[in-house]
Amino acid sequence: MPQKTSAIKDFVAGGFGGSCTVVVGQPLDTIKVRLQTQPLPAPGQKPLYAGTWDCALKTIRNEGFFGLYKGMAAPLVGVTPMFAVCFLGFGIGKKLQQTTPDQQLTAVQLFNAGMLSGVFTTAIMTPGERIKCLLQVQAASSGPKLYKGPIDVVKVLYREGGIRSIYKGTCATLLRDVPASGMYFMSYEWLKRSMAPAGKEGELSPIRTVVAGGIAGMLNWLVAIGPDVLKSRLQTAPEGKYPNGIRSVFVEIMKNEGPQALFKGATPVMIRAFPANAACFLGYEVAIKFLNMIAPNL
Ligand SMILES: CC(=O)O[C@H](CC(=O)[O-])C[N+](C)(C)C
Repeated sequence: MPQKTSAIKDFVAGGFGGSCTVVVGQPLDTIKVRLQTQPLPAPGQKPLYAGTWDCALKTIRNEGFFGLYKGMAAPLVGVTPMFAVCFLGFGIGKKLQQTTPDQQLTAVQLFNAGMLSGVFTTAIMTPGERIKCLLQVQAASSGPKLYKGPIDVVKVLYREGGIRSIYKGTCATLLRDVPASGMYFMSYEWLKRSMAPAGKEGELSPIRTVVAGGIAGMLNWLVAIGPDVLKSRLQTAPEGKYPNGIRSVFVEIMKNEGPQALFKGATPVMIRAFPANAACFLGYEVAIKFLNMIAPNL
């Protein structure tokens, strides 16, 4: 029988799953943002990074292994509550569509619940991504350092453009995360269900969780990668560069680089997606099991 969900448990376990995601996925996230935002080379010049491997090697050579963990404080502080809200939103989305607490939802209903979770997370995701991307890009540039750390980014952005500047990229984040979250939760639940032997759907299986979580993470990014490139460019651009937001970014990319640029960073994204999201769902399921054990009636 499916486990009855509780908003508090979803929130706490989701937060724990989120911190597992950051620890496992941060190095490849740094490489992704650096590849997506590296300056276009002058004619006849080589790009700063030839690809994923080259970017990893150059980062480790110039900044040490922990260069790959640059900007991790912001995601840890931001991603943990973001995933807490994400799993809470998914739980609420499921409850809104259930007529009885243990009713099994269809794939479309799971997709809808996932999309609701994407709307919930945008309030935390947008500033978190803005801070993270600015720090990741600054660490890669040889120019003057504008920000000392995440708090300083918030102070500088607030001084220059108020809350509006901190929330730059909200539409791009919604465009990325609403459909991607639908895909994420629908595929996870569906895969977990279809891999479970009959009658054992509610049992925790680390292998099934890792496989379903990893594949769900990759499917999430298959939907999210294009809007993610637009979002990273917009959030790291100087003020006023894109007067019409993501529409201006899109037009510029099509004109100068072509549609293939919308897949920039896809290799590190996909390499990261499996382990990071396997860790997330495993962390979530273990935490839920633990919470059910210590507080069965919560
Ligand atoms: C963009 C993002 O954070 O995607 C999450 C998966 C990941 O790889 O971090 C999924 N979700 C948007 C549902 C939080």
